[in-house]
Amino acid sequence: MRTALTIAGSDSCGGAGIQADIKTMTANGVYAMSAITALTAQNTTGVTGIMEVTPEFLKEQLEDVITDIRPDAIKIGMVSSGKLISVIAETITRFELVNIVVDPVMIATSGARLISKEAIEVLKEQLLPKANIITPNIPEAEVLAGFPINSGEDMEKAAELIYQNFHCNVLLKGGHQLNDANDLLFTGEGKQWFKGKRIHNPNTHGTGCTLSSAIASNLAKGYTMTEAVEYAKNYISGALAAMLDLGKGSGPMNHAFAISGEYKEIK
Ligand SMILES: Nc1ncnc2c1ncn2[C@@H]1O[C@H](COP(=O)(O)OP(=O)(O)OP(=O)(O)O)[C@@H](O)[C@H]1O
Ligand SMILES: Cc1ncc(CO)c(N)n1
Repeated sequence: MRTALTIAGSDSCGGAGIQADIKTMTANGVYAMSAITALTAQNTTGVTGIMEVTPEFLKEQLEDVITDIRPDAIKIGMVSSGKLISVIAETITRFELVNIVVDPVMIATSGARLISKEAIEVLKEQLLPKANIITPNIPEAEVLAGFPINSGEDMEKAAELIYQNFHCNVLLKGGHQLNDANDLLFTGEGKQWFKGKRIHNPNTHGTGCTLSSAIASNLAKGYTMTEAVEYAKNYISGALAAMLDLGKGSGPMNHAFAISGEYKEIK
């Protein structure tokens, strides 16, 4: 069985962060492992608290996992401080880790800031250049590109600039802002639009975490970057189309939409 590691924050309501990542990796047929960067107290209406782990404890988690079960791919999500980002960057180099997917999480859908301003600089300098692919949404891409994005053309300009500046493939997500569910992939081979069908579901908590984990799972399974993105889009569309409706705010998706969950008979 192929393996994947998520390095991210815990979401107590189970729809985003580590919990979304483990559910996604499991549903995509890879063995999931985790190194937790922070605990968050949150639900579908917002984040009320963040407790970061120490850089030493993150390092210990990473070393214990990697030296025992080597991950075939890694997804990196919420990492709120520069020191934690440095630990991850140094670990990637030291263990020659491959198939690195970075979701540059900055602000939660509910509006909470999940990264400090000083950490954004460390992210740009130390982590993004080590990624195989990064998956910013529009506000994150605006921070990375340094100009506002108001059209599909702006998305193309921003993705190319980010690709050139940080030397990594870029999947710029249209998501709940521009262009409906259309995402733009920019690689060394140029640009490619992935046209998704917009699903009228207001429950989009954790969509970014889920997409990046599905891409990491597909890379772990040996798919090409284009295949990994295409199949991850199929997975998230299925999870949204299942129309789960939980909680008082923007609720989670059904990550297990293709799993029967019944084991009355062992086949
Ligand atoms: N209503 C929708 N219908 C279909 N696809 C969607 C919808 N909303 C988001 N997506 C898709 O979900 C993926 C995640 O994109 P999104 O822009 O929502 O990420 P994000 O803003 O980083 O998420 P998060 O809310 O977790 O921070 C993208 O592939 C996007 O196109
Ligand atoms: C822990 C965590 N990571 C990422 C996000 C962004 O969706 C969130 N809300 N919570």
